[in-house]
Amino acid sequence: MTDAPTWAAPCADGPIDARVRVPGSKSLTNRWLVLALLADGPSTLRHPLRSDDTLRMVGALRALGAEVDDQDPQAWVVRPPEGGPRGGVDVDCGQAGTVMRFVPPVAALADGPVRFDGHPSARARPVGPVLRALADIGVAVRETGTGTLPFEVVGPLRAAGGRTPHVRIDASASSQFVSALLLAGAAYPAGLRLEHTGTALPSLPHIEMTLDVLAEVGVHVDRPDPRSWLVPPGRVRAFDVAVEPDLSSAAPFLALAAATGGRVLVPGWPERTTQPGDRMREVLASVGARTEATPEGLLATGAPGGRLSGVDLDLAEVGELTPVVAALCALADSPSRLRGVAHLRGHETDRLAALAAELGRLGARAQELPDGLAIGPGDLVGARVRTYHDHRMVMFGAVVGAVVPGVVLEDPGAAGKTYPGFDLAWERAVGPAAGVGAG
Ligand SMILES: O=C(O)C1=C[C@@H](OP(=O)(O)O)[C@@H](O)[C@H](O)C1
Ligand SMILES: C=C(OP(=O)(O)O)C(=O)O
Repeated sequence: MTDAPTWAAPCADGPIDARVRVPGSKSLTNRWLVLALLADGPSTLRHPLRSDDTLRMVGALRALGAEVDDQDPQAWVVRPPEGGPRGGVDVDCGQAGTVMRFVPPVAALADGPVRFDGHPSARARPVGPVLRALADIGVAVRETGTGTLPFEVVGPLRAAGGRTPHVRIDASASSQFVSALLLAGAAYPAGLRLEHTGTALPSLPHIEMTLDVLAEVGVHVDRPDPRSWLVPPGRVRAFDVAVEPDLSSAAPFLALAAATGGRVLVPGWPERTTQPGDRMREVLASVGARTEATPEGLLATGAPGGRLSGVDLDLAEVGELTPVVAALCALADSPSRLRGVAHLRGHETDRLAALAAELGRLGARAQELPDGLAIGPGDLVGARVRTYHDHRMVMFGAVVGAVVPGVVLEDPGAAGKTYPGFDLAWERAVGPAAGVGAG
């Protein structure tokens, strides 16, 4: 138990009928910010996400010498540093995987050392393959831990006789290792060839997202073979883009429709997207709910009475949806198995252990598997749920609490990593809670 504030998650007294506009995508906002730092002129991000993760990225850009004007919440303007990124600075990654992985390859271009650290929980998250890749191309890396924060990247990277460096990494622990090196590759003197040598590569849509945003700024990545990417050296074009809503932040609201047999409309759902949250449409179909793309947005409709069936799903491509999907599994009337997500042990917390523990506390039958979770129906009871400083554990607890009376979440503010004010948005959708209190 902690003495952090708690939140009594509101319980729905019938089918929900809500319209919920969610904030911008974390993954897109932070990719665009990195590219804005490397771009050949000022860039504009419209409807960016303002959250802990994106403000950490803004902090990193400023430390490296960029000007970021974030006064207008609808349009941030980034002016890249003249003469390239600046060294001799510190970057606080907070808990953001995208900052601790995406910024070091950019820091390799700085004219001096860049020191990285972050939230104590972030010190357990793997970054080693990115650091070793930088070392392989001649950038000095000073590590205190073993492939984890804190560490120091000492640029600048020098051209190695015009040859394109070929780096081999095992990205089975995080797709972000690949995205990180691809995002910076075009700014390297001879580009970069990257090869994934490990077994499974998780979160493939997030790598597609990286290739997509790179193409939009004029960087076209080749695929010499299915395990490799070749980034040609070249300029990163300045841009003016609109950031899509965060579909993984929409996931708990869609789940709310399914769990209460109600309807939730999420406006602004993109027609085409690389965000893994779009796969919630398939997840909802598999538990017995429906979604429909309407001119106004995506409409999710639950089965009568909020009836949910158990599922057997491989979530390797959409790992960040696991906590919300696990909540639906706990509410289902038959057993479920979630597979392909061993790498969640290196997320904001060990999410498999956290979910198994909290599902158990709520009365579900939950068992941690080597690569996922087995979740069986149980007599669910209200309980005080720990959230482990993990935004998606708050979303998990909120979904269960919408159906099971008496769920109280520790530290609802943890949602601010990607969704500041999540608890208030949830209360508006579900109904008033008993309030946020202490203890
Ligand atoms: O590139 C990105 O923006 C992300 C990639 C994924 O990371 P992993 O591949 O480490 O799961 C995802 O889970 C994370 O929330 C965001
Ligand atoms: C794993 C996540 O975040 P990060 O970008 O910090 O890896 C997540 O948002 O679920």
